[in-house]
Amino acid sequence: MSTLSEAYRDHPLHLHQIIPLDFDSVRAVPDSHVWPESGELESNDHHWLSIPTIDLNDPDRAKLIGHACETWGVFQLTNHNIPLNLLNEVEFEIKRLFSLPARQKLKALRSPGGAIGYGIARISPFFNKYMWHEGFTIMGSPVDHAMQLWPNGYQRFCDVMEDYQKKMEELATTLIHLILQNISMSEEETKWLGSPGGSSTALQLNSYPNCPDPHRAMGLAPHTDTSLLTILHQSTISGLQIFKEGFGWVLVYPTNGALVVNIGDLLHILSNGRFISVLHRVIMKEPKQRFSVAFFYCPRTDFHVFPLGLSSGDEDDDHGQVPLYRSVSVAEYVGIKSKNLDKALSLIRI
Ligand SMILES: O=C(O)CCC(=O)C(=O)O
Ligand SMILES: [Fe+2]
Repeated sequence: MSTLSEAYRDHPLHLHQIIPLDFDSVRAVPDSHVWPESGELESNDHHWLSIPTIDLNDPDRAKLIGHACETWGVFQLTNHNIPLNLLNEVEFEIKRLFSLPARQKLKALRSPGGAIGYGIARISPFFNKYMWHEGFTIMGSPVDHAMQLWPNGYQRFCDVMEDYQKKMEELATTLIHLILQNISMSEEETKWLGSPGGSSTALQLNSYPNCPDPHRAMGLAPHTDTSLLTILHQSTISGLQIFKEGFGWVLVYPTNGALVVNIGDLLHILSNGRFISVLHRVIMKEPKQRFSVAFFYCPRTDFHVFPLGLSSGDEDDDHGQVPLYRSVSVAEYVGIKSKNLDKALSLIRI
């Protein structure tokens, strides 16, 4: 079976598309990182709107989640059973990683054809300005890179990240089952779910360093995630915004202990466009370093994604009876997205 890592290998980058700025050494935002339109970033923020919050213990959770996926493409999740001390440990390890000196972090630099390790956001080549961001991508055990970073102190980092990925995968499987209850499907169509080796996942650690001029910088440019769904833990510093059709950018307020769940392109395809693959970005809102950790959950890379639960009959409910997207393997879609970013969905539209 090919892996997500291999799916990225066909799209090598140049070093200037991988090495982040040494943020500690700059006193002003360099021209390469000034976003012309970012003066307006704050003003179109709808403070009175907020995304739904769903309690995983709510007896109506499947319906509530389905509705949130249809109307927002994102929600905050409480009572998710991820221990608070694990979230705190993850945050501690992220801080330990990103506070290393720049030359040390470069020892874990992502390779030009690789997917894992330290570097700038993968979406960077699509924008003519750089982002105020550095990231570290993990798929499975991060031990090889962690040994480069801390020759004598890598074990704790590895244990915490592996434990977190395991718990995230369980939670993601639970959520997908609940979400798919909203689409009528045959057993055959869902049997891949939760089966051993049935998924490919990645953990993305994000750091948005303290910025000398936050209003002129962009944390992470607007994008949708490729995943089926993404589970995000954000620190107490705000900055994440989602785009709500008809309103504009809406801030996702950090809520203590809650996780942010957002739909990605693959679930948008599976649901025949019913669930929103939500456009989101990170702005530099507070004069403090912000951290987040995103867990991306996808089916295995040779799995073919196509609209599910379409009935061939002539029922009254005509929602999505006609497939809007062609079948595409996860590996192929990762490739299309790597080359086309926001045009990727339209390229597989029938
Ligand atoms: O930092 C955040 O809040 C969002 C991160 C994100 O969108 C991503 O890693 O894809
Ligand atoms: Fe994202």
